[in-house]
Amino acid sequence: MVDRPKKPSALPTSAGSSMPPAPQVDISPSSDRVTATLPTGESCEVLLYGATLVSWKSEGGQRENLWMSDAAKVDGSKAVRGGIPLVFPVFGPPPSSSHLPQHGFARISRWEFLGKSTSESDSSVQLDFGLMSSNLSPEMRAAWPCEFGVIYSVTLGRRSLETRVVVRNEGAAAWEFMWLWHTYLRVEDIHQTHLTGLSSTPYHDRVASAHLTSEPSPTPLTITSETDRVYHPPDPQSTITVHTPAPRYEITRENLPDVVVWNPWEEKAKGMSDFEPKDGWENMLCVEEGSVREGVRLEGGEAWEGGVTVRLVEEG
Ligand SMILES: O=P(O)(O)OC[C@H]1O[C@@H](O)[C@H](O)[C@@H](O)[C@@H]1O
Repeated sequence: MVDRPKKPSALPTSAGSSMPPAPQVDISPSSDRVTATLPTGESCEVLLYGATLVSWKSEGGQRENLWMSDAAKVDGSKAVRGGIPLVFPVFGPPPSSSHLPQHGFARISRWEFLGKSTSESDSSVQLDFGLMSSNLSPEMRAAWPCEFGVIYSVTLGRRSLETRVVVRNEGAAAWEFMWLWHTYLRVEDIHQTHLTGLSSTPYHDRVASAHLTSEPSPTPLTITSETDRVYHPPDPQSTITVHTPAPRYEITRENLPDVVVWNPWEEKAKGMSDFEPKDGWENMLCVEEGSVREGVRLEGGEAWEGGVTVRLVEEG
């Protein structure tokens, strides 16, 4: 098993009156999800199925920041349509010789909850999840017979959600993988939403042709039709800002060279059985951070780490 990036510390007790109230972490009675709530009301909820973040609430729990389809399957029968599914070890359709499903198996496998840790300095709470080769179904194991361990950490702050991943090759033979956070952001109105941080960046337009590299987008980038693009910003640390129009999400990346921007628009949403309401495309935008244009190669014993932080900033 891979080492956890941060070991859990004991949660502070409420015995001492000078102690600040501690974040609360609950496992649902059916053990299918973990919920973390800060004393100020902000919360996040992670399904063990896919380690899928299905809710992230800010503003004392008043504002939901992730879009979730009303018809999303959360019982493990299908990848969740909404929230933050995890894409690993392939992005999109796998090579024709492979039996892996679209976007890989991470989002359709049951992960283990490894524990929680808290920070008194900024009253955040971290949840850790793990997926290993031995957790896979026999079909997925046969489709990808590589020895691996993945640790996924979700840290909830007052106005931020930080997610990190460590992928380790636990075997002797080298293999390649892709990774992506398939983040469905909730936006007030797609027609008033724009992005900055991706202009001057050529992209692969997956609607027009998987192989076409288009001209850089104008500034700011608006979404006016079906959009499915893989951007490769020259600065892998650059901040992407999504103006919804209010609030705005500031997205910072670590070690993640690619950004996918996806909105199915009207016609495609109609054709997706798990996409409800049918006009929900007007209230969502997927801004997906990862490493998907080329596989990351890991020799036996090597590890790779990446991270995304989304911060909420009020416009004004
Ligand atoms: O329907 P899925 O498998 O969840 O994929 C949704 C979309 O995911 C995006 O990441 C891809 O770029 C799109 O091509 C794809 O349509």
